[in-house]
Amino acid sequence: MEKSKPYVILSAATSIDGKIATVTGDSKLSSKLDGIRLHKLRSKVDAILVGKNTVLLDDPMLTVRHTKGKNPIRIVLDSKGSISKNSKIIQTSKKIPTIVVVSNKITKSNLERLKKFPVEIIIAGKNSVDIKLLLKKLSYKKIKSVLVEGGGTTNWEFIKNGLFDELIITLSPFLIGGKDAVSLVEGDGFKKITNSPILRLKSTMRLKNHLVLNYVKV
Ligand SMILES: NC(=O)C1=CN([C@@H]2O[C@H](COP(=O)(O)OP(=O)(O)OC[C@H]3O[C@@H](n4cnc5c(N)ncnc54)[C@H](O)[C@@H]3O)[C@@H](O)[C@H]2O)C=CC1
Ligand SMILES: Nc1nc(O)c(N)c(N[C@@H]2O[C@H](COP(=O)(O)O)[C@@H](O)[C@H]2O)n1
Repeated sequence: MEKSKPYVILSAATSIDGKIATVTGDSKLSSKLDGIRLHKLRSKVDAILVGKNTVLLDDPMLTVRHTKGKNPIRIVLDSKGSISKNSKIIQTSKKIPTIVVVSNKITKSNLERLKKFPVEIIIAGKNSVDIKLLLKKLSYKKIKSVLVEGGGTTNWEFIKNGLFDELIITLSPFLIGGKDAVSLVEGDGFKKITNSPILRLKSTMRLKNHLVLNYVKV
């Protein structure tokens, strides 16, 4: 029987004070060694998923480059379908399978614009992307594992409904501060600690001054 959702790993590099980017959007927190570890992980999953702001601010490739291995399918949450044609993801989507996930809120003109790009479009949700429904749709497509690479708003959407299985954080030796700098988890947050998912520390790995923490959801 098909599982109702793929195995979901949340992954990010944070500063010691829990930020994933500065207030100006600088997010280069990982080290070269950590990059190699991350790319090995990327090569083992079926898909990598990010939110629209991460595409806008980082213009990422989301490919496997620092090790040998296959590129996963790239998935972008983009309710209104506003991803730029000039983004690296769209520019390389002929060669690397890419899915843009929109909601029913998308305008006809934005949908028509998206259809011209070599991407698959999935519609899931009324106003913003319904993560539970999306995971179900990805399961139907035989996507068995998804690496969620942020940002903070996207992380919250997975965390608030317990829709993840594992969390891998690279604690980087920086202190960023700033109330408007992006945190690992954005959104409304939980009102009580008891509402938080409970995590078990599965392993730790020191990479010079970076510390990779691997938690599983209990
Ligand atoms: N250090 C790290 O490991 C990483 C850092 N970043 C940083 O995070 C920042 C971006 O984070 P955020 O602003 O929080 O945005 P985000 O990257 O999580 O994107 C959020 C946007 O995605 C779209 N979206 C549609 N449906 C959604 C849904 N159901 N859930 C969530 N998003 C949905 C919406 O337009 C929403 O505003 C950037 O500065 C980036 O550099 C991003 C990834 C990893
Ligand atoms: N693990 C990790 N460490 C960092 O320091 C990061 N900034 C990120 N960010 C994620 O990786 C994306 C960049 O991917 P490419 O190198 O362009 O393939 C970035 O957009 C975030 O999703 N992750």
